Amino acid sequence: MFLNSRKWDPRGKSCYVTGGSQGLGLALSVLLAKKGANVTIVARDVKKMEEAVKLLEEHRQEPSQVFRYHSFSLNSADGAAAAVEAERAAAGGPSDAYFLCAGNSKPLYWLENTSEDLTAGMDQAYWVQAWTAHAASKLLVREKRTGKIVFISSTLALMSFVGYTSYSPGKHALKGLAETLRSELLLYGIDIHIFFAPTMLTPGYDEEMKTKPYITKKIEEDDSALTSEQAAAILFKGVAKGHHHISGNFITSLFRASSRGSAPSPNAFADFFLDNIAWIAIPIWRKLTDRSVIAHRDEHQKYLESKGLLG
Ligand SMILES: NC(=O)C1=CN([C@@H]2O[C@H](COP(=O)(O)OP(=O)(O)OC[C@H]3O[C@@H](n4cnc5c(N)ncnc54)[C@H](OP(=O)(O)O)[C@@H]3O)[C@@H](O)[C@H]2O)C=CC1
Ligand SMILES: CCCCCCCCCCCCCCCC(=O)[C@@H](N)CO
Repeated sequence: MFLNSRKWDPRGKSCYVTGGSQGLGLALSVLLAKKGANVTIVARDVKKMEEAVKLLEEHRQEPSQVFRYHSFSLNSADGAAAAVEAERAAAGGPSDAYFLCAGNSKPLYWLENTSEDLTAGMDQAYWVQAWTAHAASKLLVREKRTGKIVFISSTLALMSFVGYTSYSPGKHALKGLAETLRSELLLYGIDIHIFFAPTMLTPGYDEEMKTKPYITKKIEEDDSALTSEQAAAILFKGVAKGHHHISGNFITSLFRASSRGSAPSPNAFADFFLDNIAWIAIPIWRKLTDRSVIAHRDEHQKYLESKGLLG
């Protein structure tokens, strides 16, 4: 609270945005460009990044701003380190802020997941961000620079329900990593933020809807979805204010306020009230949700049969 009394301004700063070619990462890149930052996008598909950089050009504020991209697969230690190094070489030093938006999810029933689905789930929820955080921290410390690392987690790091076995554990793990790093990287003056995103209407969301179990879709109907632009604005505001935990909507704030662990609160007074509301509302929600899951048993049994999962 006292360490961050001044707002962070990205003007003239270098921002590294993983997953910046679409969805939340692209909306955030545009927002940073509009605020006068240099923006580097990192993802795999070059075509999408070329389009993204063209879009950033449309929002250029200063002739000196630099927009570029690097194509790397970030879910391995080597890929993430090579990407951070490619940007260091291009910029002549580390970035000022690393926004880790890359990731996706493939919701399925627990029994439907192959072992590959489950390991890919951890790679695409956790490692795809953790490896960049590791490489970026090492670079910042080596170059004696301070900076920011911003993780993109999910409401599903604070609660979970049927369908998210391959994804929710990795997003929970990011919360643990962020909380540990918030403490440890005080040693180097590196700030850590984590955004708990609610449902966001993005290309990734359209993709996950293809495998999402019916009951999971039903439960999620109560969430208030954000556009990528709305989510990027909320994320940016939280980072600018120096908040460690940033929640995307009211529902997420209820779960955040009631499970904050040793993390600093963005607003301790508001959290007192949110925690009280959560104490009453969450058990009611859970009872109703458990009831719909149980009511879905017969239909689910037929689904398992149709998939040949009953032998
Ligand atoms: N949409 C939602 O409802 C929610 C999303 N989230 C999280 O928010 C973040 C952004 O989500 P969203 O905008 O929907 O995602 P999208 O799927 O729309 O975009 C994902 C971006 O990440 C890149 N990416 C994915 N995997 C890798 C990889 N292994 N290496 C390099 N780049 C990769 C993609 O590009 P390319 O494929 O070309 O590499 C793309 O730029 C994700 O971490 C997601 O888990 C959290 C809560 C809700
Ligand atoms: C009082 C309590 C009321 C609670 C109502 C809860 C309603 C459900 C919340 C669903 C949240 C899921 C958001 C994240 C989705 C996500 O991360 C995926 N789309 C993966 O990309």
